[in-house]
Amino acid sequence: MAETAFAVAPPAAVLRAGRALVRRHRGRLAVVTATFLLAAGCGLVGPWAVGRIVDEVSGDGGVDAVARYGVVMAIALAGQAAFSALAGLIGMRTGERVFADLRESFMTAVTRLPLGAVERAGTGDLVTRTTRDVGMVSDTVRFGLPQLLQLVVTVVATVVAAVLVDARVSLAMLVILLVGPVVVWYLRRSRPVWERVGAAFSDVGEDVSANARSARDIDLLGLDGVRRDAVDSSLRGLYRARRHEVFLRTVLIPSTNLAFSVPLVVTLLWGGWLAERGMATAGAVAAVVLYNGQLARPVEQLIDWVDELQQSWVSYARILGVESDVERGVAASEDAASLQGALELDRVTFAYRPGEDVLHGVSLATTPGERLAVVGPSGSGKSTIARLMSGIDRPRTGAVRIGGVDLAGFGAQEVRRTVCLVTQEHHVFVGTLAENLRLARRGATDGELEGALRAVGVDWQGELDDGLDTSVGAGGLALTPVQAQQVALARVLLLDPDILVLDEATSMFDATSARTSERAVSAALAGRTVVAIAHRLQTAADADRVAVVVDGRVLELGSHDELLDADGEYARLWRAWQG
Ligand SMILES: Nc1ncnc2c1ncn2[C@@H]1O[C@H](COP(=O)(O)OP(=O)(O)OP(=O)(O)O)[C@@H](O)[C@H]1O
Repeated sequence: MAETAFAVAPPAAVLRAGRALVRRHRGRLAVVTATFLLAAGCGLVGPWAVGRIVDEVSGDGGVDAVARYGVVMAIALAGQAAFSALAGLIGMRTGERVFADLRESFMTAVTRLPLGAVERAGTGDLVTRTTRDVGMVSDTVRFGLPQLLQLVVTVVATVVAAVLVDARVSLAMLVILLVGPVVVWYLRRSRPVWERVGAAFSDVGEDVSANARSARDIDLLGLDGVRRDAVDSSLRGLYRARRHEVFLRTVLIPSTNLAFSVPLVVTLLWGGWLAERGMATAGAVAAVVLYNGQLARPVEQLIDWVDELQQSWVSYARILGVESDVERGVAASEDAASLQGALELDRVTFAYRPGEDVLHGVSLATTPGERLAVVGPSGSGKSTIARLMSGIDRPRTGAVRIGGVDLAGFGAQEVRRTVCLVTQEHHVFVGTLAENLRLARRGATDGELEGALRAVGVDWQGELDDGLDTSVGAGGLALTPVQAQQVALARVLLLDPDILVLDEATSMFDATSARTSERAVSAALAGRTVVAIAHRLQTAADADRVAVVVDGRVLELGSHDELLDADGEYARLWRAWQG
């Protein structure tokens, strides 16, 4: 499993979350349990009545006892059917509610995940957790929870009924406990195996999604063999984990099967021995034997569900692990409203890999409303600075502040309300052009949408058949990369953030339209701070100040003219650019 995969919550955290979930729904769970109890109670009348019939018939009771107890049994059976159906219904509804609660908090967490964490863990891991793990927990909560309640209630009530009929005969039922060590043996070993299975599924998911993402490169570079080997290798990992799982089950299943037939035989022998010595009636033995028979199916199902619970436990731990990544990102969230003012990097260091700093004590402060350009050679750390400024990554040491407040105390969501990062990667969502734009401002009028498009230089909108209502994205009109970048920029104008960080946001534009668009965006965001990672030095010339970054350090800082006068790195870059 990748070192950077999402966390898996420790057992104590899973227990805590599970207990909180049960506490939140305790009222409903109590009603379900009570209804199952009534159903189980009705189900216990049958063996008791058979026992009574045996005793009455073998004693001096008449045959009319059969009819009397027959009626009692019929009423009890009808009661059992009615209560079971009712309990099943309430149980399913409760399961759905518990699952909805769980899914909601998970989906909230997923949308709040720090982007850096998603990038490091890979989308495959996240997709596996969102689909397979959520599905696993869903089945357990929706179907397993009501059934588990029913089974536990049935088993307990059956044992109690048998003991009430004849405690001595019921002693033979203790033989079923022989299955205990096998179940404990299984449970001890199966959780790590389920964890391995979950991680192996994530690895397969990651490899498959990487192949889908990079299909073009794989094809162009003829890497299909290498990538197939990678998928084969992760599938082999999954196969090994599942083989281990199958081995554990081959021990558990025959042992549990044996454990159900043995107590039945032992009860018969033990009960017969007691009856022969007048220490139990034949009716009591018959009732306890029948209770024993009734116990086999629920106990078997219970063991099945315990196994399922084990798998769900692991899946739940993986789901909670994603939530803990969000909590780690958010730390102690402060009031986001206080995020206003100058953006400042203070002696910031950052490493993508431990021990390999790519920023070495960068200090850089903007003033509100300033346009700051960051220039430098490829790989010098400009994009990394943009990611730190927008709170995607956190500095290793040093601080990123807005208006003097450290961003470390805020989640990505809060930071996003103040700082917006636009890169060269844009996504066009399936929907209309208007819907794509309204993602940024829900209530924007058509006039505002058109204004934003005009400001970023869109002149193609009039050619669309349905104007703003034209369907774009997969299955609709395919926007060119330039058009997609323009839509992304228009979205930013509608978002109207206090601080805008542009990292190659106009990389697809030609030099003239890039300059026009950047100026239009700056004009539209007058009074806002704009930090532009500039690959075209023309952008730098238009900025209020320019920071020159080389090898992860700010080498020069000043206005375009000042830096040209200083005749340093910037002047050299500028001359090269002009040339
Ligand atoms: N995800 C990553 N994992 C590991 N190293 C990275 C990652 N992203 C960037 N780096 C490294 O960090 C250093 C700074 O990269 P960065 O992308 O910030 O530079 P840049 O100045 O924006 O480059 P460019 O102009 O080519 O976009 C480079 O050495 C790069 O190889």
